[in-house]
Amino acid sequence: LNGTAVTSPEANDLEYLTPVTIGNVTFHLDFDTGSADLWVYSDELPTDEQTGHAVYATTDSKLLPGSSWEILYGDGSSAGGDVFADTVVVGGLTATMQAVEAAATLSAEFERDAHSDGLLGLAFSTLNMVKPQKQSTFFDNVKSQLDLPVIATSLKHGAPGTYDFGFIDENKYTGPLTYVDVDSSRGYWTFTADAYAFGDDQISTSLTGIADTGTTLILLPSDTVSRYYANVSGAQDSPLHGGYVFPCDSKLTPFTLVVAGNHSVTVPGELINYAPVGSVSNLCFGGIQAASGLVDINIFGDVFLKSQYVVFDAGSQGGPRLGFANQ
Ligand SMILES: O=C(CN1CCCCC1)Nc1ccc2c(c1)OCO2
Repeated sequence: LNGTAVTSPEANDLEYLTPVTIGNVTFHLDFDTGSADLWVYSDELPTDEQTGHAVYATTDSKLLPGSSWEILYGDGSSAGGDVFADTVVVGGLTATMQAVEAAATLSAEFERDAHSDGLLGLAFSTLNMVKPQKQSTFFDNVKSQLDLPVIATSLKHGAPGTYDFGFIDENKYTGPLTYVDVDSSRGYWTFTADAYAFGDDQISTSLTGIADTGTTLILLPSDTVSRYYANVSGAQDSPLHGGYVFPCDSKLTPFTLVVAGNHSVTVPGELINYAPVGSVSNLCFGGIQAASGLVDINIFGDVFLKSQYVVFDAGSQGGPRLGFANQ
């Protein structure tokens, strides 16, 4: 059995939410290949933090005795609580004994998010934050039901896309799929590009980072980022806006990763114009920004992933790998 779930962008493609049924309640979760915990807003939160969200009724649920979770994300946001076992359905696929992590505390970033009802982690289960015993991700729990141990993402700019589980949909991409090996030793979908390019200007330096559906932008080393915006007239690193901004009518340089020898994976300039900074200014915020935060890795987030049909292959032909094709 395979499955497909439709995922829909919030405003400015800030995050993509996908319906997930837990018990008999449907939650809209942020599928995150950068983490490995499935957590939901719950009745253990202060009532005001539950308002407007689907809420997990812990009183009707099967507690995992003695288990708890606490997670800190790269952007500094955090959440925590206790753990239940429940039936979780995504795109027609069912995991009967899925660890569902009920949020009892949320950081301000999540309190401000009026749309997401929680997260569904799709990184490797070694990254799961449940103690005393790590729990498996939804993908690991349904993997044996799938034709192939793969998740394929089709995220789009300003339009619904899909998560395919167990199969690769040839109708969703053009040209060949180019595969690159993944180093899953730190629990992420980590890969290395042999080189990269800003437009026609190739830089023969390798770039290692993670394919992360849970991060909005492309986050790179600050010197690389300043080199990119040197090509964009009127661009400036604005402390006021928290990163590089430029006139909204700027023509942005494409960003290309060179992988698997000589295959180019290109993000068109249009996708690197992330969004206007506000309603009165003609400044736009860049889709490539410096990876400040708590993590010291490069992050190929949604701005990167939107240009591609991406196959997160956990080992259909040996080790884990990522496949890229234009969509
Ligand atoms: O933390 C995340 C992704 N995270 C996914 C779950 C919801 C909250 C955001 N991304 C991220 C990771 C490193 C960063 C960063 C953002 O900003 C600076 O460094």
